[in-house]
Amino acid sequence: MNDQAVTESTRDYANVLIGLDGIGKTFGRVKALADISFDFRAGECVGIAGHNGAGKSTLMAVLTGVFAPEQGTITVNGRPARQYDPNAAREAGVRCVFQELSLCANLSVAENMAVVHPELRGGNWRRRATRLMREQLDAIFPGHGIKGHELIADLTLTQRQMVEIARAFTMTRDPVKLVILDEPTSSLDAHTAGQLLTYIGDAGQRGIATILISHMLGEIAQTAHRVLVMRDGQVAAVLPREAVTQDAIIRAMGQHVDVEAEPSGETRVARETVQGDTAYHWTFGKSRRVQIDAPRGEVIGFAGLAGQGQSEALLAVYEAATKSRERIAFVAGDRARDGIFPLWSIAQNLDIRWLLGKRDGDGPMRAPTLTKLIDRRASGRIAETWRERIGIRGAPLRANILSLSGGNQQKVLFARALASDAQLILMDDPTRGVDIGTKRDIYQLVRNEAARGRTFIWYTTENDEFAYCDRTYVFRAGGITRMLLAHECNEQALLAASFMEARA
Ligand SMILES: Nc1ncnc2c1ncn2[C@@H]1O[C@H](COP(=O)(O)OP(=O)(O)OP(=O)(O)O)[C@@H](O)[C@H]1O
Repeated sequence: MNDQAVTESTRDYANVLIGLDGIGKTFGRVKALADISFDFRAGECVGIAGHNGAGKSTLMAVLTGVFAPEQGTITVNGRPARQYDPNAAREAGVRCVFQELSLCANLSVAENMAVVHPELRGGNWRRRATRLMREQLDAIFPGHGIKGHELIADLTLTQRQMVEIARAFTMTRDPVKLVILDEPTSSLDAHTAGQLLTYIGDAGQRGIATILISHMLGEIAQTAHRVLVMRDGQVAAVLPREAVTQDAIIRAMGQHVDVEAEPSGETRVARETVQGDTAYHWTFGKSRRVQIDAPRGEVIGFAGLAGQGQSEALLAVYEAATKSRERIAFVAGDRARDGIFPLWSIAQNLDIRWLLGKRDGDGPMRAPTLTKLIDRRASGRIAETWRERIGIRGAPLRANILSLSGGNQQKVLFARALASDAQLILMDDPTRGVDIGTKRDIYQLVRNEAARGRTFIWYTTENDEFAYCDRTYVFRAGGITRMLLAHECNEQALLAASFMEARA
């Protein structure tokens, strides 16, 4: 299909809330956006897809008035905006759920509501804020389990994502006309993500437009009325509803991914029993309910609905393995809080493990000395090798880590673990925000490294990823309901085990 023809045929100026015409934005020498024209219409869900660094978040920062574009015009309800800043965006009814969540960790859920909704002042504001938040959470995520007085810092990443989404949709005196959702399901399990997608449809019926940015292309194909595909800061295609398939999106993104190329568990030899000295065994939790066997050289999945004890189990494995002096690396799930060093460069973020000193073969860790704290040349070589290998793009290695797009930051964390000498690698949703092409490369890397004897423990909220695991433990309420071997691990079995009672 001719992409340009698709773009023209779908141009319709009725009900246009926000119009973009020829928008351009640069960061130094990086052209983040070039000549972007697009109309966002009332009640419509627009999916936005594109490789990591394609310019999606930058475009959203323009729509929310955070970045002023250097070229182009923005129209609101058909009229060119003279000064389109965050206030103008708020008055136009634009709300945003950011990829790096924007909640204040040291405030409660209700207090975070009051921060963005100025009318929540005066007597009883706390009670009103709590009520509004709970009503909105009930509407989007029935059974969410959030009370409203909790500190954000005490919530799981999934719960924080739910609060941020509910806050953006909450009706106050400020209008809600266009809600931008930047990777809103990256920490939600399939069940909770489904609740959100249903709600997006309902909101559309009430005239609320949404923008769904996601690397989970199935979600976009299922939900969006039109899909804007971006490539290198430009519009690569605008696909109307009838042309939206995962394949069409991937083709427009310019990525070469065989969507059917998922491995079949049946091709791997399933090992029912685990041999003593070749395996890790861990037992922990209340009444020692969590028992995990991880043969060396295997990829072990942690599955189940989000927040059922998987992250806690990863931490317990980390503690146990550290005590027994295993060489271990951890890819943190909450990138902004636990993963990156925001004041450091990309290279420093990647080679931080060198600060811990190096091992001689299997011997003890050599303590770093003041004079030889870091072997700069060697660490530079490693950073360069991994930048190439995993495709970290967008800025030179010496640039600050925050100048990378979210997905590229995630690749740095992954490279940090793989570049280390760790034999046991724990991963808390490591492909959050990573584009589909890079994901496939990462899956291949994990399988290759496992074949070389490394063991991976992999918690993910994406059920597709268990196809790459040798055995998968399904969690429910802090315990394990089932262990599925590769050939038994399919969507149906995962779903059934996710809702089973955990073994006492
Ligand atoms: N604050 C910044 N300083 C310098 N460069 C930046 C900054 N923010 C973004 N960029 C660059 O602009 C380009 C577009 O980044 P953007 O975050 O918009 O991509 P994205 O499509 O949202 O990617 P992802 O899918 O990884 O989130 C990238 O090359 C990125 O490195």
